[in-house]
Amino acid sequence: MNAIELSGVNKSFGRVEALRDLTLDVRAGELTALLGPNGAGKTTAISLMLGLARPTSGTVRVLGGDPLAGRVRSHVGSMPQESAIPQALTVRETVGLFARLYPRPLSVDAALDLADLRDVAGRRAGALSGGQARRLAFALAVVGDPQLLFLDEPTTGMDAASRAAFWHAAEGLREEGRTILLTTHYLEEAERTADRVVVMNAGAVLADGTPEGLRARVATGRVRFTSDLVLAELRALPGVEAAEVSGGGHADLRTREPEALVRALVGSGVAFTGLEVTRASLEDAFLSLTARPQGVRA
Ligand SMILES: Nc1ncnc2c1ncn2[C@@H]1O[C@H](COP(=O)(O)OP(=O)(O)OP(=O)(O)O)[C@@H](O)[C@H]1O
Repeated sequence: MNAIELSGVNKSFGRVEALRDLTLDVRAGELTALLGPNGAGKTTAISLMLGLARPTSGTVRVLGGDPLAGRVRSHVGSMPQESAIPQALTVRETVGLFARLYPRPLSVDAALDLADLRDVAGRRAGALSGGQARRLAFALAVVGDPQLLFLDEPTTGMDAASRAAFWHAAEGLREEGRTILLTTHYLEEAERTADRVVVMNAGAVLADGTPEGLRARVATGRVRFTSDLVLAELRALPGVEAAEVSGGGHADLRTREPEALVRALVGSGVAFTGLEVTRASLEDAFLSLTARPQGVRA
């Protein structure tokens, strides 16, 4: 069953086409990570799913209905990228206030625990650090006991411990059968928890699959060295999927088979120094794909 269905969705802001014929299903009970460079259309897609904006054309269905329907909204929680939280109330009061907006909320303490906010429950919201304020936004998203959670860059501004606590909480919510759609620029984190990764670029889906499936499809081997080879010669090496070369002859190559590439380089007799072979992050690999005119299609 799908929790979200976007079909042929276009959204324009004046001359800017933020979404272009976007078709995307989010399966119920899964944690889906939406990735893409700045301006890819992730936040716009979420605002349509929340009913905050209407598509220019196409259809958006959430929990089987219109995102603005009361019965849909009472089952949806959202953590926006920037939230306007009242500054004068304490953390506990703020969570309590939001709880009253929902028919069957969690207890305030349960929401505070999920967001790891017990220690600062008595502090005014306006006095929180950036990372604590993100955690409060998370508590406000979950306090309504939602079936479907939208989290827009939830871990931005959180320190390492808060991030770990956040992912633990998100995993727990997913295990309870909730559907989570989150955007992130930290794919390596999402990869550990996400059931599915959707990569967007220029308002459409560029790639879509399990983290393992996507990793197998992109060039995550990275080979760097310094030589006299020019870009065309570097691109001609076996298995090179993307190549860059800087002024001093520093080559930066992406490949699925770094060993074969290094063997060919050595076998060619070309002089080189500073060889480095590493594994590029999946995020880097996708961001390099999104910079190219042709991409991997799902
Ligand atoms: N209200 C608006 N008015 C005009 N243009 C907009 C508006 N909202 C979004 N856009 C444009 O639509 C495109 C998609 O923006 P969106 O915020 O959805 O991207 P994003 O993938 O969420 O980016 P980021 O990673 O930076 O959050 C961008 O070109 C943006 O400038």
